[in-house]
Order: sequence, then structure tokens, then C-alpha cells
Amino acid sequence: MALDNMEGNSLPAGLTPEEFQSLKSQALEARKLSYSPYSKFPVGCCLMTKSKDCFLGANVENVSTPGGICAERTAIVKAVTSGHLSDWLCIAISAESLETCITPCGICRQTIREFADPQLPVVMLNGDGSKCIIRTLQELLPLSFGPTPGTF
Ligand SMILES: O=c1ccn([C@H]2C[C@H](O)[C@@H](CO)O2)c(=O)[nH]1
Ligand SMILES: [Zn+2]
Repeated sequence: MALDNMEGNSLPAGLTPEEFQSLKSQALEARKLSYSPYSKFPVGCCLMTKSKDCFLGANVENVSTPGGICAERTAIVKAVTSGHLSDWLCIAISAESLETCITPCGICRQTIREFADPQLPVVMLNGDGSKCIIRTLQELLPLSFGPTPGTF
């Protein structure tokens, strides 16, 4: 419980408490955009840039399972194709479980790594935002293989 609450986490740098609340509620809200008839596991994502622009994503599945895409990568492709390649402030995700905070899959961690600094905060929420785990990308993907040699 302690780990999943704000304890051990610090507010992502550059965010006011109000902006953090908004980030969390947008990640929760984004679940409504999910197309997940196969898993019935809606996931929402809010990617916030340093200019506080928010890109929402949700998982979009396919009858051919590998054709599905996670919420995180949906938000990422929206941000990148809107010109936001290198100015990310943080990324937040939520599924429906009230007990457990969702954590990003390996492919999404690597996709985040393509564009973000290893210090990017990743905010992992439970289903109503009452629990939260915040870790840097580096903590989620140690010794990462990224596009800039020598940065892990
Ligand atoms: O961090 C995650 C984990 C899972 N999913 C999606 C993929 C699939 O559509 C469904 C079940 O795994 O949840 C995400 O979008 N993000
Ligand atoms: Zn993923």
C-alpha cells in the first residue's frame, strides 16, 4: 500500500500539484478511447510535453493479435507525428484495477526510450488514480539501448 501511494514517489519535476492531478485524470479518461474487445482490458495514457501539451492514447486491438497497439505507443505516435519528438515531461498510464498500478510492457519501454531521456518520469496508476507508482524510465529499463551512444 505504501509503495503504491505517493510514498517513495516525488512529484514529476516541472509539474504543479494541479497539473499532476490533470495528468492523472487525463490518463484515466483516455481509457474511454480504448478499442479492446479481445482482452477487455482498457488502458489509457497521457503523454505531457514540457509545454504542457497532452497527447492521449488508448490500446487499439486487432483480431490478428500482433496488430494491436498499446495505449502508450498510441499516445507516442500522436505526439511524434505532431512534432513532439524530444520535449516530453512525463507519461502516465492507467488500467482498471483498483488494487494494482499498471506498468508498461517491454516494447513500450523501448519505444519511450527512442524519444525520451532516461530520467523521464513514468507515472503508473491504478484504476481510480488513488494509487500511483512513479519511476524513471531508467529504473524501468536499466542499461537501455538508446539512439544516443553512451547514455543509458
Ligand atoms: O502497459 C500496457 C499493458 C497492456 N496494454 C494493452 C495491450 C492489450 O491491448 C491489453 C492487454 O494486454 O492491454 C497497454 O495498452 N499498455
Ligand atoms: Zn506496451
